[in-house]
Amino acid sequence: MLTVDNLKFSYPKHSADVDDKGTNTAEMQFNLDVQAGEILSIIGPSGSGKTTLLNLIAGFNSPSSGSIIVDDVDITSLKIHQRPVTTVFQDNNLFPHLDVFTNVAIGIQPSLKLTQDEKQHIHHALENVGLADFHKRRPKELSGGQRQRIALARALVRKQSVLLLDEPLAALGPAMKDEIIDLLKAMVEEQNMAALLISHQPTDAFRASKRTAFINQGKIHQIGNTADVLGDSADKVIKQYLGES
Ligand SMILES: Nc1ncnc2c1ncn2[C@@H]1O[C@H](COP(=O)(O)OP(=O)(O)OP(=O)(O)O)[C@@H](O)[C@H]1O
Repeated sequence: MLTVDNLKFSYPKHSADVDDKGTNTAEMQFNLDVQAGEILSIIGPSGSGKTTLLNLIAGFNSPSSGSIIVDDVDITSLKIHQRPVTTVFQDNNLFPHLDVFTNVAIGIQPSLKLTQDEKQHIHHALENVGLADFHKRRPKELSGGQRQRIALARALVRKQSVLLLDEPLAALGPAMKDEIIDLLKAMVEEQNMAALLISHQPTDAFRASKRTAFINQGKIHQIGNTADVLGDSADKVIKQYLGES
């Protein structure tokens, strides 16, 4: 389970946004929790702080105060590589010169000196994402959806408690998206991970998540049942984002 408790992040304002009082820093503040086995969707306008939230959890950004707790352990001051966290990005970050098997292997053993168990584990992960027969291919010989599935396999073998997904669906068509979301849900449940999924499409949140957090201007504007947050009863701010006001 992941708990983000009163996590604050200060950053320099753009010069155009500096107010009359001359305040030149802005602050974000986040509170949320994600259960093991749950995907919490993160939705919100461009620049609202979605990626910053993920960067704070992964350790790419440092908070000014607050804490990040994973499975009862405070990880707030741990280094990036010490955190029980895996991140999957939109552009999947596969190495173009390495085959699929090696791209996944790097997730568990960057030196690539693999034990027999680890090799089996990688084959199992490739089976799980339906790409067992593709292990010798290079990323350029795969479709966008297949590449994204390889990135998920690499995340899967790392067996970390927290999975951060920064718009991994953005480049996929509707059918492929649904397929990847269903795969993600199965993975997250099987491995009991706490996952955060950034998306710009409310339909993705409805398919992926029982709960959704709407972020606005560096704060959690609303968190709750996806249908309550993004459905007919959504408030004015969210409706405006959804283009319905
Ligand atoms: N380290 C930093 N230094 C300065 N400004 C930062 C830093 N990190 C984030 N910001 C600012 O925080 C704001 C939110 O950025 P962020 O990337 O989190 O938005 P987002 O909601 O993910 O947007 P998008 O949907 O466009 O990806 C932006 O104004 C950005 O410039």
